[in-house]
This record gives sequence, C-alpha cells and structure tokens, in this order.
Amino acid sequence: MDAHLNQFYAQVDKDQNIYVERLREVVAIPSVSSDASMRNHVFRMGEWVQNELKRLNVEYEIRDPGTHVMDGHTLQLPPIVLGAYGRDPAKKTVLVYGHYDVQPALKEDGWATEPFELVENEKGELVGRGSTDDKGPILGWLNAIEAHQKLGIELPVNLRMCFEGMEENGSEGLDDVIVAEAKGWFKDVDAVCISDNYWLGDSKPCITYGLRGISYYKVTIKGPGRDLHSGVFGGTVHEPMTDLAYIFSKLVTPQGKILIPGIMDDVAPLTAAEEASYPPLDFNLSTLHNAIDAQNTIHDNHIDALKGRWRYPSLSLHGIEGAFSAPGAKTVIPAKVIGKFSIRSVPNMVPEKIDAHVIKYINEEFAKLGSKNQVEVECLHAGKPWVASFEHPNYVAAAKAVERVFKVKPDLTREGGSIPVTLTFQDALNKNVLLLPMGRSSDGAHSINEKLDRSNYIEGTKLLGTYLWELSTHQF
Ligand SMILES: NCC(=O)N[C@@H](Cc1c[nH]cn1)C(=O)O
Ligand SMILES: [Zn+2]
Ligand SMILES: [Zn+2]
Repeated sequence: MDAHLNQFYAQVDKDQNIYVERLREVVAIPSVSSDASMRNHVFRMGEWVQNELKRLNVEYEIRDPGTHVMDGHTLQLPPIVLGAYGRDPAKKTVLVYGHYDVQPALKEDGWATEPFELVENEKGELVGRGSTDDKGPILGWLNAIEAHQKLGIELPVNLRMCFEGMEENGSEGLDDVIVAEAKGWFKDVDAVCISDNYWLGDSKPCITYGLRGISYYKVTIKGPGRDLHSGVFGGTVHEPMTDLAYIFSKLVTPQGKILIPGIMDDVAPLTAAEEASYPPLDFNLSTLHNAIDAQNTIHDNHIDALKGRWRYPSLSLHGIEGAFSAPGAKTVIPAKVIGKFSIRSVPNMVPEKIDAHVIKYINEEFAKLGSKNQVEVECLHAGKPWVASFEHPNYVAAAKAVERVFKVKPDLTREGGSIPVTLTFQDALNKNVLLLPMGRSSDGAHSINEKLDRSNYIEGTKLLGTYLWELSTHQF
C-alpha cells in the first residue's frame, strides 16, 4: 500500500495543473439550481459529469427525478447520476456522494472577479462559484480515479457514486431514488463518504460526524391589488412590508434566541462527553473572525460559538422578495412581499413538528396585528439533522488517511450546515456515513469570492484516494 500511495501522490502532484484546468471548466458552467432561468446549465453540468464518467470507464446510469414547481413554473429536475467503478466481490464497496449544482452568484453581490470564471490569485486560492462547494470535491474523486488509471494501479475498493444537481435547493427527488436503489444500485455498499463540508479552521483537517437539519420557510403577505405611491396611499392602507417587518421581529432576537414557542422542546440535552469534546478542538474566536471577515460574533468564547453553530438550532432571516431593493429612493408601497427564513435543526427536532410550531405562531402573531392583509406560511423544503457513530472503521480509516497526507490527527467535528440526504443514506442503506471535507472554513461557500486553496484541492485529492486505501485494510 505504501508504495502505491507514494506513486499516487507523485502522479497527483505532477497532474495538478490539469486538475486546476478541469476545475476551471466546471466553474464556468453556472449550474445554479435555485434559479429557474439557469436550469439548462444544471443539465449541462449533469452532462459534463456523465461524459467524465464515460471517459474514466465508470459504468453509469441516470435516474430522472421528474418535475417540480418553482416560482409558479413546472421545471424538469436535473438527473441523478449513479456511477459504478469495480465490481470485485472480494473488495469493499464505498459509495461517494457529491452535488454538481451551486448557489447563485452575481458580480454585483461584491465579487472581486467574475464568479463563474476561475481565477487563481497570488495566495494560491482558486476563486470561483462552486470551487469548494461542491465541484472541487467531486473532481477530487474523479482525479483520484484518473491518477490510478495513469499509473496502472487498481483501486483497492469498488466505488459507487451518486451525484445530484439539486442539493442547494432541497435535494428534490433524491430521497426516493436512494430508497429505491438501496437494494439496487447501492446494494453492495459497505460505507458512505461525502466530501461537502469544511475544516473547522484554516490549518487543521477534520472529519465530521454530524450536521444540522434545515426547515426553510416563505411568508407571503398580500395587500393592495398593485404597488402603490406612498405619498398618495401611505397612511391609508395596511402595508404588507410593515406587517412582514413585524413578523420578522417576532421570530428571533438579535442575540439569536428563537422566539417561536415549542421550538426548543425537542433539543437533545448536551451530555458530559459532548461537553468534554469541545476544548481539545483546534478552534478559537480568531478562527471564526477570520472566516467571517469581521468580529461581530454573538458569543464571547469559542466553545459557546461552536455550540451555537453545531449543537443548538438557529433561525436566520434571508430576504424579502417583492421589496424595493435597488439603489435610489423609490417611494413605493409593495403590494405583496415574501419573506424567507430558515431554521437549522438539531437532534431530536422533527421537521413536521417544527412546521406546526412555526405556522401556528406566525398566524397567531399576524392575527394580533389587526391587519386586513392576508398571510400565508409555507415550508419550501426540510431536511433532518444527522449524527453518526464515529467509532466505526469508516472513521478510523479516514483519520488514518488524514494522518498520512497531512501528518496530523484530524479534529472530530460536527457542522452547522445541512446535507439533507446524509441521514437518508444512513437509514436507507443502514451503513455508516462519513463526511471528509476538502476545503477550509474561510472558503466562503455560499458567499462572495468562494475559493478553494490549490493546496486543499491537491492534498484533498490525495486524501480521498488515501481514504479508499485505508478503508480497504479494515474488516467490518
Ligand atoms: N455544502 C452543503 C450545503 O451547503 N448545504 C446547504 C443545503 C441547503 C438547504 N437549503 C438550501 N441549501 C446548506 O445551506 O446547508
Ligand atoms: Zn455543498
Ligand atoms: Zn452549499
């Protein structure tokens, strides 16, 4: 194994510019899943993935998840691409998952460069939408296969792949495919690995055993039949924006306390073992300040900050559709506004119960306003929180792989973000699921100037390959 891995590392180093060019090619496809007008690009990206699997002699099939309705339009969902590389019954079979869609990005949001043109800056950062979330990690798996092929070295495990194009928009259709394929495409799977999260800081790798869930809501408030002049009608009508601002103010305090009754009821109590797991982590407030480019953190100690991120629910206000948001001073009264917010959930919160609390509370608060406007609350998508057992050999193998590549023992972390299908893989396949991140905390996923450091991309490719070798040595 050592000799093979050394050859593999040398090949990855040698081919690193090829890998960067490959990343440039995929970042240039603006596969934004939450924007109906960009859906054709998500399909283009799905085709790119299929062509790449064909080039690498990976058997693949697509599953068509059908259609969904978004912003009043019925849209085709992008394909779920299933891959199979190796069918040797003597080897372990590892399922890897990634998503080929990305978050929206506009230069005018504040990007220093065009978001869909990969730029390598003087710090060795590969800047572009999707570089770290999640195109770089998907390419990491493909690069690792290619490097082995170039060397004529067989992979030590069989691979199954599942690449989707709707993760940033609720993973619509994927749960059903996973359940349906549990005894089909995924039947031989022994362990699952997802590379779609980040190190805790910027220098020490981690492996991750927990994620928060998400329940995403829209609150629509309708009033006048059309937008109005505030000079002519201000003071005469119930204004939807005023109602929405009031409702928003009733959801969460500036200190992050969720005001919706019942929401905290099902939060699992913190155990002594969990409490003890925080201090050894390579994390402090400066790590957090560095990741957010500011110092406006709620907590004044890093352990409470981590608990706030991983261990307790949070509620974030995201935006208002229909509100005036352009520069200038337009004196409009918007006729209809749609507020968007989400709740990150933790064990043992249940999406259906969260919905019930949220909808009841907003309707009650709205009733108190005496407004003649109409309100409607709807959950757009929901995913459950996930926690895995980190004693499993899957984690032991990943930790050994980190030690080999980075010469350091990884931190064992949870994460505040959500990958809704993680729990579906765990439950439907009844197999251990591991998160093995490639990028750093400061990568700016979902934000402006998203980047993946060249070193994380290259060493991350080595890590994914090494993990497969380490896993192949374990009996389970
Ligand atoms: N890298 C994982 C990730 O970014 N997940 C998203 C998932 C999501 C849910 N709704 C919209 N996106 C996250 O925000 O955590
Ligand atoms: Zn992601
Ligand atoms: Zn994301």
